[in-house]
Amino acid sequence: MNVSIIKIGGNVIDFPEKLDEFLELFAQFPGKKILVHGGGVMASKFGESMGVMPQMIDGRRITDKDTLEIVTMVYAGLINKQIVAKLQGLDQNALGMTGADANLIQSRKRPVKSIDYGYVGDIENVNIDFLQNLLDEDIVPVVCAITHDKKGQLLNTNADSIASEIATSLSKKMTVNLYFCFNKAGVLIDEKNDSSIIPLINEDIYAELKKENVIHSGMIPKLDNAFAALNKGVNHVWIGKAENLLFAAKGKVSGTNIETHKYDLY
Ligand SMILES: Nc1ncnc2c1ncn2[C@@H]1O[C@H](COP(=O)(O)OP(=O)(O)O)[C@@H](O)[C@H]1O
Ligand SMILES: CC(=O)N[C@@H](CCC(=O)OP(=O)(O)O)C(=O)O
Repeated sequence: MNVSIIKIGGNVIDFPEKLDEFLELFAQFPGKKILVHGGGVMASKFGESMGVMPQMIDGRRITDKDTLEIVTMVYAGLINKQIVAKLQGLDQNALGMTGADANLIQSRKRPVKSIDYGYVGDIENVNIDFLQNLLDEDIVPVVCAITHDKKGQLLNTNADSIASEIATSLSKKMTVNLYFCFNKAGVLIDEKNDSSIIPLINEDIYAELKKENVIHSGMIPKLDNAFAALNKGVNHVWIGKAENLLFAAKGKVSGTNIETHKYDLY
């Protein structure tokens, strides 16, 4: 079996027209598929409106008790259910879930080292049998960025990590392609210039560009997760603009392809 894991980020979700356009492309995407969504932008806005200021370190949110309540309401509630309803409107039999539902994603509260991330979960297990059953039934799983520790505690987990761990876990049983869709054309040399795409990136180039601060903030978890997935058996990983998703599916040049072998950038 082949399956595509498609992740959509908060900068697209936050614009209703862009989200609708993306969901139409997602609906046309061929084959078995799973949608993983973030929603960080909306969570930050909701938090701010309630006097809870967002705090991010390297693209990951410090999650205190109040923040956990906000992200749960925003990711598992509003965004997840809106996406499911829209997909149902596009004849996709979508089923929205957190990691707690059907014990889909079990995680462990991140241990405190130099930084205390609070209620942030690092993924320990994905219920791939359940996902496979859903895929067999032609259901389209829609997974948000909330996981649980199987002791009654919800945890906030970066959506890029969720997509990568689902992809990695399923790759033990099937061929998996992973697509990170966001609001820019790919990994860029100049973040403000969509035509400065790096078409191929490996870990050496990533390390160099991170050191030079060309790659920073939310692109760090995306690339960490992209390399982790490839190194653990995922067939192909792509990062690019949401509107280019179908080009990527057809193998046409667009966005950034992730690879593990070495080559020179210059
Ligand atoms: N080299 C880079 N190329 C593209 N984006 C970058 C780069 N370095 C940092 N970024 C930032 O990373 C962001 C993507 O991360 P994030 O906001 O977490 O994505 P998502 O929309 O998927 O949630 C971009 O919007 C951009 O601001
Ligand atoms: C721990 C952590 O950072 N969780 C993320 C989960 C949402 C997310 O990843 O959203 P985007 O894909 O829109 O960035 C957060 O709360 O921002």
